[in-house]
Amino acid sequence: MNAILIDRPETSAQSGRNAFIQGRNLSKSFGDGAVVALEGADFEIHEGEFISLVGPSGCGKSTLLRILAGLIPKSGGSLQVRGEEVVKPRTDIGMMFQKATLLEWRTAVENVLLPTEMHRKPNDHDWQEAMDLLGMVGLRDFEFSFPRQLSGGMQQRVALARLLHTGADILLLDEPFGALDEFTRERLNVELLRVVAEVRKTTFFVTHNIAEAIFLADRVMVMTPRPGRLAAMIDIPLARPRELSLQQSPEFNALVSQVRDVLGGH
Ligand SMILES: Nc1ncnc2c1ncn2[C@@H]1O[C@H](COP(=O)(O)OP(=O)(O)OP(=O)(O)O)[C@@H](O)[C@H]1O
Repeated sequence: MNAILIDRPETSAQSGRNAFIQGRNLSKSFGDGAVVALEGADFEIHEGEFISLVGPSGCGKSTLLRILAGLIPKSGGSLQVRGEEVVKPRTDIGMMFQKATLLEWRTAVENVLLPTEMHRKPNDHDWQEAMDLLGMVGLRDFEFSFPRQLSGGMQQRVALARLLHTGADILLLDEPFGALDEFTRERLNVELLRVVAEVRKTTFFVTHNIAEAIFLADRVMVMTPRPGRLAAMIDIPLARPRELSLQQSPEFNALVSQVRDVLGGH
């Protein structure tokens, strides 16, 4: 097995690339230490990487994302983005959840423009960009539809366009397609690959689905059951662009076994 054990994390010096996001002995507990959600996490993420995060329910995946987003404080260790400790929400980090949380009374494009409107009145350029982003996520001709006129998958596409419109270049996706049926989910994964290749953002993608994790990622971060520790960082050396048929290949199945072995070993 060629998983890199996190006990001996790869360093920037070894990889020859600067760490864009770096966790060192990162931990989080809730309720005065009664629940240890994350323990001793060491990792380095490079700019533009797509990282999938897998692990059993309750192992601390969302907790890690919420610390990274600056939504909750860590309990110990260090977490740096671009060399700065994360202590509050950053404008270069955006998050997307299982529910699209669109405003029902606003059209798709008006929902995409919402983050801009928090700061200022959107101008023609903002409108054009929002329209273009909806086109990019496959919603051309639905720009003026209301959420109730869109399927669950289409609503998540709007949420993705809204996230991209914020200009954040670190995307935290917490099971974004988890509530959708398998067919829609597979299609959206292919679309996500295409969009991410186009916008080249650093992405964290939380999922319970091992095949999905591998299909999308440059590396898969595998977490152990509570208290969540990072068990392995597995390289996914599959060429891009990737098609769904890749999932039938022996090399893909070997990677699935590799992730399963790590998960099963804890
Ligand atoms: N605000 C909180 N207060 C107390 N405990 C919490 C809080 N948030 C999370 N936890 C606990 O921390 C642990 C990790 O939770 P987290 O939501 O990060 O797991 P997860 O891996 O994302 O789970 P799932 O896959 O089910 O979404 C769990 O035991 C959870 O109960």
